[in-house]
Amino acid sequence: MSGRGADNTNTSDVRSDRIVTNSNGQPINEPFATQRVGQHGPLLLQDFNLLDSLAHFNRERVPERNPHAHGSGAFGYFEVTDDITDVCGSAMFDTIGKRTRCLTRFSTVGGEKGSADSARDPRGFATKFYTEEGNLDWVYNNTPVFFIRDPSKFPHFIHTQKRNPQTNLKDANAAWDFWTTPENQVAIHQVMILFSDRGTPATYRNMNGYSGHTYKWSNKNGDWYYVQVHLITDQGIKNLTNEEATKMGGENPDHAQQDLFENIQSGNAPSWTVHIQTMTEEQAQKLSFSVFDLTKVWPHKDFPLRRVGKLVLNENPENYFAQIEQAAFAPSNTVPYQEASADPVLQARLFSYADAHRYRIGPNYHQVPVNCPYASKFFNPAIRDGPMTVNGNLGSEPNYLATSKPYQYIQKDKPIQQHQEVWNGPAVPFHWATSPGDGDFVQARELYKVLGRTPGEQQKLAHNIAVHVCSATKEIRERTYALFARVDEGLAEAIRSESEQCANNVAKSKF
Ligand code: HEM
Repeated sequence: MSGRGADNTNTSDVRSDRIVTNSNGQPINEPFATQRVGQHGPLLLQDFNLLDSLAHFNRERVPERNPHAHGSGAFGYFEVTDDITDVCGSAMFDTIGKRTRCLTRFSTVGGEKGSADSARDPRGFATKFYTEEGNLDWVYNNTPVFFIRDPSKFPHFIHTQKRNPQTNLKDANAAWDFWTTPENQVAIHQVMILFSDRGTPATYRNMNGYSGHTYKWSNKNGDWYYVQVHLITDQGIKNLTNEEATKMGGENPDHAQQDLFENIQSGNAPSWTVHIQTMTEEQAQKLSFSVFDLTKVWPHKDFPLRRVGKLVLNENPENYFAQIEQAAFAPSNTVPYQEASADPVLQARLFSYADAHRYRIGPNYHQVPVNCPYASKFFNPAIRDGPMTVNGNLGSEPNYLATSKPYQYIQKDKPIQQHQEVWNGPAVPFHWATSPGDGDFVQARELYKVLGRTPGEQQKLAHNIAVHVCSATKEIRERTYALFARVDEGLAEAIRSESEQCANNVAKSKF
């Protein structure tokens, strides 16, 4: 087999006779013999096979992702179960029963590549669809909201989840200093989810995926809708308690990788039922919050879930590095009839990911087989050259578009939507801080009530926060109790009582 295809490999230069060669294709007679002066003398610089092996070893790693460094992935398919062509004209939805090949990578956010699967963290849920209209990436999380709604906060926030620049330790002060700073309290809804047991999912199979952002989808008549996507696990939600997660992190830090791989290997393919919520422009204008506010969910009673299809992961990667580490997901990878909304965090992400890939993998990252749009193919004579060009570089094709050669532009035959959002206003610096009043706490309070429907969940939330914040300073602990008092006084008291006791124990154990 050679070339690129649905198996996401490129094996065109691999020998099938298994004769071992150096990187240059020259057969190696004795791989463990080194050229040296006499049997025990110094090595010779002319020993290319040794240098080849050592030098390549030094270059085996690509930089890990910052963030979402640690992850697991698998291939599968998306199958349409319900007709949504009134909402979205993308080819992947055009026929009931149609299947599109996919790759999903699950991840944690703050930890390094070798960190534990059981960390308290949101989980990434990124899916690449190899569609006939180009590759589409849904780069989602397992939570329906996020910590920020202003993208300029992102590097600051992620730094608080990573290591202290001096101690090189994870830093509860940084995390809670950030979240309790008044203008960052927009994070409260996501912080509540993170510190409930949903912050430690039992496995990747036992959690949902959410677009979080509002997207804009349109049908072939040119009508468009705001859309949120939900991937609901068919395995049921299952979480670990704080203590179970801590124990798992010590005993089997790779438990979620193992669970995913072994279930797929034994034929127990996990699946998710994909739903959408839709909203019209008129409905959005009547919302009590901005439709572009990533810290808010759309109430299901007003915007019910509508089933679309199923995502099934039934095929393990053949090679982790080639197919998962080199996988490059980007919200900017989209297809006709699915576009980004004006959500500023999403807009920033449209830049950020492809830029990260150019750094992490190289400017021709889209030529790496797992990232190739093999189902639609690529043709753009002006996107040429650059490091590691391996796709033939379009041969003698002129490297500009002009009139002497015929080109096809199929997009021009599709109707351009006439009805669009209209934006106008002066170019002004706008800092989208906490809403005046209490708007950012409404959904957090509702979530607290929802937790109350299951015995023990509110207590576990208080406990999970207390054992985390108790290693912060007294001043930051007080700020944290005040933050949660805005959600519920009883919650704040429960956190205070356990956290102060824990802080005393920590202080005593130091002497
Ligand atoms: C301004 C906000 C954000 C910025 C600048 C940002 C940036 C990044 C960057 C640079 C990466 C690493 C990409 C790579 O090296 O391959 C990444 C990974 C990721 N991000 Fe974001 N991110 C933001 C918000 C979000 C949000 C809101 C979500 C979910 C709704 C999200 C989901 C993910 C996922 C799932 C990955 C891992 C993708 C993979 O598996 O390769 N991010 N992000």
